[in-house]
Amino acid sequence: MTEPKRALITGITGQDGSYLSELLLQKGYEVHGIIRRTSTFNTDRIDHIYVDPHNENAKLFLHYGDLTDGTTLRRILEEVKPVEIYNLGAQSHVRVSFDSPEYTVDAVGMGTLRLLEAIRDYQHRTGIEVRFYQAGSSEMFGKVQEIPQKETTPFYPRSPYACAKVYAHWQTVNYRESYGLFACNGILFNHESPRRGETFVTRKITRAIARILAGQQKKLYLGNLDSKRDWGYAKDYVRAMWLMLQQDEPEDYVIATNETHSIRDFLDLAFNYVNLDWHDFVEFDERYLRPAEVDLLIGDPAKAKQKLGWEPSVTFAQLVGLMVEADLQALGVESPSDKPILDRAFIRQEMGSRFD
Ligand SMILES: C[C@H]1O[C@H](OP(=O)(O)OP(=O)(O)OC[C@H]2O[C@@H](n3cnc4c(=O)[nH]c(N)nc43)[C@H](O)[C@@H]2O)[C@@H](O)[C@@H](O)C1=O
Repeated sequence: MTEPKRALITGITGQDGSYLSELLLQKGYEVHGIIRRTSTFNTDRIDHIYVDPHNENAKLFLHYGDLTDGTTLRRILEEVKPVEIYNLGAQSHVRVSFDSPEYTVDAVGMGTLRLLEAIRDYQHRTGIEVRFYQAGSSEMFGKVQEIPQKETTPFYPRSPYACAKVYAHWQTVNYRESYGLFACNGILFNHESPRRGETFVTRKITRAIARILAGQQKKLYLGNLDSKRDWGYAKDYVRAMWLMLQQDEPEDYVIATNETHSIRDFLDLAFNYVNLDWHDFVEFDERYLRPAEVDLLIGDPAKAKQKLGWEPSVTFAQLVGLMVEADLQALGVESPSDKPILDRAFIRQEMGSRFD
């Protein structure tokens, strides 16, 4: 029997890490993830796929480490001997990056460099070819230079997070060009799901709707409602990450839906889905404003479509419906929705995977 391929994921406990782990396990990989030690459990997104490592069927293994700790990264590489590495770990909240810029840049920018350096030495010493995926972000485009944004659009980052992602992007390109590393940058536009962190705007809205209907919340405080984002479904996006590492040549790709919507559009659709009017609940709070905003993001995924055969499978309306339904179900609230616009069969199918 041939050995399974081994993949290593930083950020495995996050939204994307959990979906990517599921995908790789389905494909027969042995999956290793780096987790940070915290005082409370932080593995709820992967608990359903975790099997005790003493069990001979275990295929998912977790290792304590941190992108700010280069020694441990090296040690984990030696131990795991992965052939694919997905760097998804980050302090990924843009607003928070203004409050904690040094930490954000250390984890996102220097963290990527530490990992690349560890890979370079590991590959040189062992002769094992490693394929590296770097989680780039549409935030790197920042202030609008071109619409829609594509691989060749110049970056104009507008936050400490985005500056660090630009640094990590170019380091990844440099390791590809300097050392021949098989390294790809995925420039992913916003991607959401029921597993999205509760403080990102989409999940904040859908969670608030469920709490309002459950009688646990009266108001929803938000910042700028005018910015526009190209929102896709996270499960589609992790498929693109994997595809990038299966190509003959390492390249960079924009992953997006090529549709953009404002926060107001999201509010309209989400509240309307449960027959509520968001104007009755939403209040402004300046604490959610950013010192510099990214006004408009819309990505052109033509290259990914052509070279990877990748396309998004989920519409904006389906995504909103799925997220509202999942939050309602988490609180045990019966869905009041009667909206034919949303594909109920799709929602049922997706909720079965984790939200049964
Ligand atoms: C691709 C990219 O995607 C994400 O970054 P983001 O676009 O900043 O995501 P978000 O959901 O925090 O904000 C979206 C928009 O919504 C506005 N907004 C209004 N009111 C609130 C509010 O109350 N909270 C939040 N969070 N945003 C608000 C906010 O000002 C912004 O214009 C991360 O995954 C990042 O890691 C990443 O790489």
